[in-house]
Amino acid sequence: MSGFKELVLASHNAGKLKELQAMLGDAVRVRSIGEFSQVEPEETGLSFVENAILKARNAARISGLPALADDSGLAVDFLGGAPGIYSARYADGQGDAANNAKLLDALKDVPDAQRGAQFVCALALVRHADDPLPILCEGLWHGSILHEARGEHGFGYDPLFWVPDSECSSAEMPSEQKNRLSHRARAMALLKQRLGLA
Ligand SMILES: O=P(O)(O)OP(=O)(O)OP(=O)(O)OC[C@H]1O[C@@H](n2cnc3c(O)ncnc32)[C@H](O)[C@@H]1O
Ligand SMILES: [Mg+2]
Repeated sequence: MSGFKELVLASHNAGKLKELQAMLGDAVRVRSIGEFSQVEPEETGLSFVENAILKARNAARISGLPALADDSGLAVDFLGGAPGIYSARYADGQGDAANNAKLLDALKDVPDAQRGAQFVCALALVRHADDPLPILCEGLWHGSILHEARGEHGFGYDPLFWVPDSECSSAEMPSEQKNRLSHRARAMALLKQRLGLA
């Protein structure tokens, strides 16, 4: 990426890492935060952007490299935007399957017209741990929540996320398609533009 020979990706989520790496391509040599630490920082922010900055600073501090972090989640209209920034912790840290089961239960009797939702992604890039001007880009992906899981690709809430334009769930898409359309893809496209790579 322009000006960066090497970059650390500040995520401990294997699904995210795979997508971010595919989107970055050969633009920059990418290292994973797992090479430096297994300890995940506490996500104390009240917004996606705050948490992305916090994770990027932490990774830059630990690695001594420029760092790119992704804070993302699912905002469900009927639930007033929940689970939102708490998406990973929705079922108290019991993982993706428990998160999905809890979401289906919360929307049990909710009709299709009220099942709108969006995936949200905030990317933060810091040049060093104390960077006073992080580069921030966001992306949204609109869809709705299915009544049962569909598809095996992706991760997290993908099996429950219906993409109307594609007429399939985001877990039914091949990764190349998700990586063109998703909230993360949109945020990454903005980041590349911002860095003069698009
Ligand atoms: O913080 P890091 O280490 O990056 O990993 P994480 O999994 O904890 O990531 P977040 O804190 O940003 O929480 C994101 C949550 O939203 C879900 N999520 C985000 N993007 C998604 C996507 O593209 N498909 C499905 N679920 C997604 C994901 O499964 C998590 O539960
Ligand atoms: Mg997290």
